[in-house]
Amino acid sequence: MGILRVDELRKSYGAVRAVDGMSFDVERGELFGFLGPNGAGKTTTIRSLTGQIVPDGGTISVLGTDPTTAPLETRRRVGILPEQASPPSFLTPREYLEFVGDVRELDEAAVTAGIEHWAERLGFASKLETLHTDLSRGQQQKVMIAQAFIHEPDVVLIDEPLANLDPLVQEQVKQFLTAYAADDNAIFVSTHNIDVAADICTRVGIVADGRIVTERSLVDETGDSLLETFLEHVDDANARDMPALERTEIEA
Ligand SMILES: Nc1ncnc2c1ncn2[C@@H]1O[C@H](COP(=O)(O)OP(=O)(O)OP(=O)(O)O)[C@@H](O)[C@H]1O
Repeated sequence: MGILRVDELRKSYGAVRAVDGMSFDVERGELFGFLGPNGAGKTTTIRSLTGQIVPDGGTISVLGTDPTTAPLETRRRVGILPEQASPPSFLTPREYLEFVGDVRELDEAAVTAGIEHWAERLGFASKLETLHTDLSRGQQQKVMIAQAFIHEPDVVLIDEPLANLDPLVQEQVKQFLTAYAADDNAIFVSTHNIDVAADICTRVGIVADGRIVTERSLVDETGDSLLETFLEHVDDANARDMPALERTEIEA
């Protein structure tokens, strides 16, 4: 059984059916790509998974918790990296990550060790005492990645993981996400960029009109890439005008 399970999820805003019969499962070890064009219902689904909005129908299970009825329990268990989120401008990375540790009720010594570990691993150790307002957008994004992982969650939900990162850092983050998922965890990545999904995901679900219209594994049983087959499938879907997915590399 999946550690992330969504069944027949529905959510409307007035007459707009943002999510309309969304169903999928994610297992341990998977880096699942939630791939779809603007307005397909990705953010609404992530917000439902994290208990930020209450769906109109369907069921969700995140590590056995129900974010609809017990959102605090779900948020305690998962890591969340929202799109376009920035750390507070008036704090340093160390102060902010200590604050996150407090909110998550982590052991103080573990937080101190965790800050050093993640800053080293993501390459912002020399900036730990610098106010966020004086960090580049990419450096701030690394701090946001660290806050999502600092409690070593079994599941991490990420909206557009590589936005604002330069190509070198994108490469480091891709390798890090791949290794983290492979270590018996699961990562759920929402993106509208095929190249990002194709690069890092083990499986993708293509979202259109509020539901998954097709699902593809990107590696076969022997671990070999099925990327070419997938891209042919996407080109074919685009040719049939569903759904229009972006094929450009995102800007550094
Ligand atoms: N708070 C809201 N009020 C009204 N309509 C909304 C609201 N949030 C989303 N919608 C609508 O619901 C649909 C799905 O939006 P959603 O943000 O979930 O899509 P998305 O796949 O995340 O898009 P993007 O890639 O652009 O972020 C869209 O038509 C959007 O306009």
